[in-house]
Amino acid sequence: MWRGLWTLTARATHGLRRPCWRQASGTLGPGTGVTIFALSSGQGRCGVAVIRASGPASGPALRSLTAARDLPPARSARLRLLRDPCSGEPLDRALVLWFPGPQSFTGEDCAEFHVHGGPAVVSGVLQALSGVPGLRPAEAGEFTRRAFAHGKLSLTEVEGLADLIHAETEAQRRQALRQLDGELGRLCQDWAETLTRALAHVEAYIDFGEDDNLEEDVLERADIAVRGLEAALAAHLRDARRGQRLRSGAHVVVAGPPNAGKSSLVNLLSRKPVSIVSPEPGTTRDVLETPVDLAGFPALLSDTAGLREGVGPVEQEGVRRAWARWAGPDHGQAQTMGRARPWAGPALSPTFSFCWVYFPFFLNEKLPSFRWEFWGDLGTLSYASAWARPSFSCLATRALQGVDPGVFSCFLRLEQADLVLAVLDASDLGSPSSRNFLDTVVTPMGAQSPAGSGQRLLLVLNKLDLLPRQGLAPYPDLPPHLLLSCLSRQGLDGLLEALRQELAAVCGDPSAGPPLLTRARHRHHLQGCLEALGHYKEASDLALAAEALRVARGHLAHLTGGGGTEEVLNIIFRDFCVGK
Ligand SMILES: Nc1nc2c(c(=O)[nH]1)N(C=O)[C@@H](CNc1ccc(C(=O)N[C@@H](CCC(=O)O)C(=O)O)cc1)CN2
Ligand SMILES: Nc1nc2c(ncn2[C@@H]2O[C@H](COP(=O)(O)OP(=O)(O)OP(=O)(O)O)[C@@H](O)[C@H]2O)c(=O)[nH]1
Repeated sequence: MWRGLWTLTARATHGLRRPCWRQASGTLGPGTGVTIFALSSGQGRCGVAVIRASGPASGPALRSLTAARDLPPARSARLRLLRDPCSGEPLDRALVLWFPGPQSFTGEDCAEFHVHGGPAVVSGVLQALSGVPGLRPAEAGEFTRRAFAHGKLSLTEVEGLADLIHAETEAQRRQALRQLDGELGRLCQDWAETLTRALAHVEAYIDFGEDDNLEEDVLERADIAVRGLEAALAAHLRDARRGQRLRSGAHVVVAGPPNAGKSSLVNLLSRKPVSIVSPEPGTTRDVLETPVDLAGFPALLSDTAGLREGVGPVEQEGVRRAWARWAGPDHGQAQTMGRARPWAGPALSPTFSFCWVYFPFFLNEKLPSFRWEFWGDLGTLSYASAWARPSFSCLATRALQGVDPGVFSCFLRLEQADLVLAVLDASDLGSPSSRNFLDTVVTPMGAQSPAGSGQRLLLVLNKLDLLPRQGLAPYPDLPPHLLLSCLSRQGLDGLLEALRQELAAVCGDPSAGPPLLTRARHRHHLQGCLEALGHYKEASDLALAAEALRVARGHLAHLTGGGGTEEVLNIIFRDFCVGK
């Protein structure tokens, strides 16, 4: 066995351990000795409220408020009378808990006061705590930040915790809990260890290549490890952004000709009157969006303007010309207008690192449209689209003069949709507007392989109640569809089940399979790692190869928070509330 391998492994491992407090960051190190406190349960009147303190003065604060010399036994609830230490005024009979560090949520000494939830009790206890020397109110996310600083949570676990607090649907909760459980972090840790071993082998060869005792195949072993890792990373990146979609909600767009019942369907699915329902065709002039829980999956439901018959050659030509003026034949104009900023290397700006990429293309031969994306804000806006940027949307709309903004927005939404709910009036399939919609949207989309664009389509024939007894008249080339009546709710269960299946395909099953990437930040670092592995393979000498492996490992370390910059942390912790 080659004698230097262990030393080198140790050298290569340096910096990979779980993060314990990084002195360089400076602001929140345990060394500062400040003790924080906050109400950790929600604001407002409630049965029981939990007030937490973390830091070296937690013990003295607990003693002071319970007027006791001794602390309660560790991690065991005790009923105590709380008094204001200054005035001696009784405040509450409360349960108190003592968590001596490092065995606590933050890793520091922690105290908890489980008090009656009346506002006067809560404010009395908070007031009393603020009078204890060494204590100050906590900032948003500061408890979690301290847990991270003490290595209790990795960055991906912190993100999981943030997502858990914000989870609104069952599927989101499952995904967040898995991430909080550390699955993604552990996977990255395994990958980082593989890289460390490969690096150790390459470094061994650099240092002792001539040494007879060095095993011959060290470089080959490094190559095999890198190839395996490449395959694993590529497989994770090929997730069709399912984890990100589940976190932020799938885009479900309801589209169809005027008066088909789109607004009625949106109201039915969102169980609230979001859209105006009216017998007048063309009521919905722009896009209305509402977040909904569709069969346990989060979705952003958009009601779009009806695609009128008028979206014929004239309007299409208007869109085509405007687009040509705006983007230029080679899209160069848009670039110089500063709207397209190609990805500029790995440096992430603290507030907004994004790129807009847009590709003018045609939904089919007739309907112009374009797509853009930005990956931003280190994952907090993981995959946002144009309509999150009103100024841009507005610019684009204005640039496309002569085009009905409602129709334009509808095209945009169709392009952005993960799932299109195409609605037609079952009793009016022969009308020109129905026919036009079938020809321009449904048929081209239905013809795409589901794997092709990633977009899915459900065709809903509404107003089932208006059909004659014998049902739908035979209709040429009608794609697979569901029958529904928004009025009588007949067919609603079938539609919900179909939606559940479609959304499960779009978002994936959060309980099964490997942990999904839930933020653009994860994707960015995995892509960076993969790129560095490519450089390893192309490296002209061993020193460059070793450097590429170090860069690759750096990306994985960043993913779990090792070597994270203060800006990254600020953005992630911004999602937390005070007391968490
Ligand atoms: N009352 C209360 N409820 C709460 C919390 C809390 O801080 N207080 N939590 C706050 O988010 C969550 C639970 N999370 C926690 C995570 C770790 C530890 C803790 O004491 N960890 C120690 C010991 C672990 C063990 O006993 O196995 C450690 O990690 O060393 C406590 C709570 C939700 N419910
Ligand atoms: N009989 C019957 N009428 C329906 C049904 N669903 C919707 N309607 C009626 O159809 C009309 C149009 O409904 P909307 O939901 O406003 O249709 P829309 O597609 O959003 O219309 P625009 O906004 O104009 O594009 C209204 O009078 C609804 O009450 C249904 O299942 N059966």
